[in-house]
Amino acid sequence: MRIDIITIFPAFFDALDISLLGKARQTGLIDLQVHDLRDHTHDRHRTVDDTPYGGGAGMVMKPEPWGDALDAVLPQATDAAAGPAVDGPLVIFPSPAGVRFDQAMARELAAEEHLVFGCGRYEGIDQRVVDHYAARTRVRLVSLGDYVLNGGEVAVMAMIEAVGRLIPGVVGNPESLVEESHENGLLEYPSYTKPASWRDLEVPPVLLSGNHGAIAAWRHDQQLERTRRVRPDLLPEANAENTHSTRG
Ligand SMILES: Nc1nc2cc(Br)ccc2s1
Repeated sequence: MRIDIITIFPAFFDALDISLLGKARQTGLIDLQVHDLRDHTHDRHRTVDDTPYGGGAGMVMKPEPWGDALDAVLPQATDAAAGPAVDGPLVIFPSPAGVRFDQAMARELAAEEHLVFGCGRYEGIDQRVVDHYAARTRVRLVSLGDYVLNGGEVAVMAMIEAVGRLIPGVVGNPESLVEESHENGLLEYPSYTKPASWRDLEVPPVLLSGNHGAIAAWRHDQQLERTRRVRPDLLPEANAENTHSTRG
């Protein structure tokens, strides 16, 4: 998979040189490039923002640098008249106004060949950037949750971690991806390791029994109990009436 990130804070993504994603980059599993938006400015002050039309507080990111930066990472933009290319890269702008990111979307994105992430700052990016590229390729505004960050970088880091670990070969033991929170729609069961007794707290005896059927049943019951208690909205019965897709 190829990933391009456009940001005014490229150093933010130095953390992607370490751990599993760093190894995936070194082995070529992921071709990840970080681009400084300011490299696509042409004034002495490398200006990327300006005051909003219509007034209001804060600044808006100018369209010209974004146009130059996105043109540099996307193949020749097809003619808008041809409509958005369905097989080209997927351009993602993190936004509080976006479709909610979840494990299902992470799986969907992990199947893409080329992702381009545009990190907004200030009050956001001039809307014409989204409109221009939405007429030429697939563009998606994605939110991590109902809260506002100072920019898209944290959201992009989280999405790249959630997506990157699903790419075959990135995580050593793919089995470890199966029984996790949200993989089967439920929260994960509690985990324990040695010692069997710690500060007078014991490991549940069933986990020491060697009875794999009983262990599997206990773990599923724990998933259901935890999901009912913490995230009842995830339970199948909570979504039974929701037969239409909620994806934007
Ligand atoms: N939850 C989110 N907040 C923000 C703020 C900015 Br500014 C850019 C992207 C995002 S995603």
